[in-house]
Amino acid sequence: MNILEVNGLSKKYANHTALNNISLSVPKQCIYGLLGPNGAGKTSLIRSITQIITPEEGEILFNGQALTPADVYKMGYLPEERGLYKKMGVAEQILYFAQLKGMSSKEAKQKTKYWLDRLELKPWHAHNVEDLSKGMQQKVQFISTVIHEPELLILDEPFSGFDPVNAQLIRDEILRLREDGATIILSTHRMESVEELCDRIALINKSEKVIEGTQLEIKKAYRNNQFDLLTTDPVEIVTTPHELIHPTQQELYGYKQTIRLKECSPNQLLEEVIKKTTVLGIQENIPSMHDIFIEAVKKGNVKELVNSNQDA
Ligand SMILES: Nc1ncnc2c1ncn2[C@@H]1O[C@H](COP(=O)(O)OP(=O)(O)OP(=O)(O)O)[C@@H](O)[C@H]1O
Repeated sequence: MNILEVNGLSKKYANHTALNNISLSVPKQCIYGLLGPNGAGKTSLIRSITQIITPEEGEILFNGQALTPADVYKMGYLPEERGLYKKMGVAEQILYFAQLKGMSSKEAKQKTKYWLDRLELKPWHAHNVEDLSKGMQQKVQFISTVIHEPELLILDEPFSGFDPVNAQLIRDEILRLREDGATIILSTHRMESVEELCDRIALINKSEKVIEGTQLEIKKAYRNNQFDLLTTDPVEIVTTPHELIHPTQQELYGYKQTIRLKECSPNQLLEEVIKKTTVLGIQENIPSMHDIFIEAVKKGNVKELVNSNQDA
């Protein structure tokens, strides 16, 4: 079941097309990575989903029904440009946002207490937001986004401003929120977070969706037959058709070279190499999401994905 379906969405600002016929489906309880270079249209898409802007064309379905204003209460949006009232107290501010999202005063107070404790902000509850460090302010904003237990969370660069320890804390909270049933749309330029967290990914480039799939589907499509070969002695590959990507380098335990095999299997490579030396290891170099992003966006190399259910 998809919590969100976007069909043929288009949005223009004056003469600029920010979204061009975008369609995507976000399954319930997944972490869905929304990626794209600056200016690709991600924020415009998020603002359409959260009904801040109205697209000219297309439809958005939430839990299978056309989006209504009331659905905003079931969403939590952490915008990239944070918006806290600096002169307001920490707890007071969280309570305010919670009640704005429809929580009763009693429930909002309980949850505020719970979250302040959970994110180690309890000693700061009576302080004004302006007294807090940037990271602590980010935590307040995060709590304000999740306090009403939204079905759909949209987090734009949720790790920005956090030190590694607090980034880990937020990462764990995101995973826990998914465990508890929430669906998360995560927009970030941090590819390591994408690799670590996202079940599905959509890549938007120049206002269009260019790739959508699971990490496995995307990585399978971008596999390029590259292997690291580790041997006890330097070895020149002669008969196996290949391209040398990184020439032989001495490593701690042997000699490593990176090659791309041309229309042959690693077995063929091994047959040649074991006649010459001892193989210590061979490992496929699966492209990282960072590499795939660069390949698709900079080089325009967009590959057809194969659904992993059909090709396990
Ligand atoms: N209110 C607006 N008026 C005019 N143009 C706009 C407006 N909002 C966005 N745009 C333009 O639409 C395009 C898409 O912008 P958008 O903010 O959706 O991109 P983005 O993918 O979120 O980028 P970033 O990663 O930099 O946040 C950009 O070229 C931007 O300049």
